[in-house]
Amino acid sequence: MTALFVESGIQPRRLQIWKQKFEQFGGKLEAHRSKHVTHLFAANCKTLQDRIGHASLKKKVSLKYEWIEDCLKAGHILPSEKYTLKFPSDQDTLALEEPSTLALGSSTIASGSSPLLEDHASRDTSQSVDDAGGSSTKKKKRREGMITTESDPAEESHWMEVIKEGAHMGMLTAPVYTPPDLNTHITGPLKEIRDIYKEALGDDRRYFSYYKALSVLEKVPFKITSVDQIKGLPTLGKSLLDTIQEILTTGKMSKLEHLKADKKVKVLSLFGAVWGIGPSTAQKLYDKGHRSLEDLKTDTSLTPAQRVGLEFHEDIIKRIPRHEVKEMETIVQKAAAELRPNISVVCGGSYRRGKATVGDLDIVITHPDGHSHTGLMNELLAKLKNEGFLAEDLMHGHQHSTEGTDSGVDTYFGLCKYPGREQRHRIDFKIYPWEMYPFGLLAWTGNDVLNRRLRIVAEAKGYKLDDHGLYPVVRDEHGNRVKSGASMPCKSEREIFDTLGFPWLEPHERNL
Ligand SMILES: Nc1ccn([C@H]2C[C@H](O)[C@@H](COP(=O)(O)OP(=O)(O)OP(=O)(O)O)O2)c(=O)n1
Ligand SMILES: [Mn+2]
Repeated sequence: MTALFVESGIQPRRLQIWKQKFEQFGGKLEAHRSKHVTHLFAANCKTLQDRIGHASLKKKVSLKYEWIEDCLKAGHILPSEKYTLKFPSDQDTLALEEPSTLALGSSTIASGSSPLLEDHASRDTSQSVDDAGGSSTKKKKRREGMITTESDPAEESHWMEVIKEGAHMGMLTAPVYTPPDLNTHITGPLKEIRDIYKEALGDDRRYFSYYKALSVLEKVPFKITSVDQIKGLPTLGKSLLDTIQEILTTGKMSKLEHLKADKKVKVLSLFGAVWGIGPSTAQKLYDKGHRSLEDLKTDTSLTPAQRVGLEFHEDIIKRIPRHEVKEMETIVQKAAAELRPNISVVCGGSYRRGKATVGDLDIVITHPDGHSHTGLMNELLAKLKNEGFLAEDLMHGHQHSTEGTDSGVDTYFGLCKYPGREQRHRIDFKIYPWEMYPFGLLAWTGNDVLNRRLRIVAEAKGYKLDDHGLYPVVRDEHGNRVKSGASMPCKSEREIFDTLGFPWLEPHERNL
């Protein structure tokens, strides 16, 4: 997107922020009208028309600044139709007078335009201020009712280019375009089949091809009604386009229907959903003749953790309301603080991202003094078991010790109980040394899509990112990328984003 910002009627400081964010997000700014400019931003129709002239507006997309503001709030790029500035020739004259709600009072505007773009003298400042004063909700309502949300072919092809580019660049222009999924009629069945290949059948090749196709399809910003609209997009091969054609014409996906009707697939999906049972174990159990979860309970080959996963399967697949998670976080915080004053205990995962219900508790722990975290795990587990909060163990170990040495990160997976209830919930503890903590917190807050995107960005910049750190990478004698030396020192999540040159996202903006 190459944009020209019409500055009249906008507070300079605000404008400065939008400009900065716009460029950070991969947009280009032009100071003057030119053929490169694809988008115009303005407070309202009047300021836009005064600055640009009606004739030059034709081929450009004209948007209200609110679009930028709302994108920043949402944490990703939103469809822009709702923010289009329309002119009397496009619709009735009523809308012309409607000012942007972002236009500000006269005192702030008097300070003039940005020093960076001196050409943009605000000669119509007073006019737009008057407009702002006359804002009317009624008008706004009527206006919104008139805006068409139908997709326009030019807009479609524009976004095709954007999506192609994003895929081509390994999505470096993050955050990429992620509008609400308008194509659930297509992505729904594709997700189902993707999950069957992953969890039940363990077919990584097929899983991955659906996974990649979905990441593209979810970004298509218009409702797909014909495969012609999406031909040529990356990762969509012939057979996938045929499948989409079938969904569009019949409303069904026969391949999925067959898989779902297949008794064996049903059983494998059922087994694969149990904690600790992956596709290969599911297959083994099936081959032994097991067909139900009841059957599995009699099997002596299950590990103790799988047995626990099975016993409490119904409990742990239930989602947990946010307020209960908060209370349970407090229980852990109190226990940990009694063992180590000043300890930091944070519930990460979907809870930290602000979700109303969460699948499990992902507790991330550290101590700011740099050493008091050591030896804490066993003491904390004992205390919480004693209090009746922790119930069963699933796994305890130094899971992330990749170099064969003790990395200093201690991990525990288990089940816990909300006070006064027998129902079990999944809980994880990860205790990090202070210097690794920002990386651990970032990784366990997620979501997984963001983690993947950050890793891709890190890779492109010659690093390897994981929950331990951000490591410079070199090639070994076989040409493999290996970590070299110490992690880049980052004292906060924000410093990690900065080091990667990735626009900062608050936790609630990380639901990508
Ligand atoms: N394959 C995975 C699994 C997890 N994670 C990271 C991102 C997740 O957000 C975080 C926690 O994992 P969860 O499976 O607990 O996922 P969420 O907490 O996001 O969701 P839920 O509400 O289902 O627990 O760990 C990841 O990057 N890749
Ligand atoms: Mn979680």
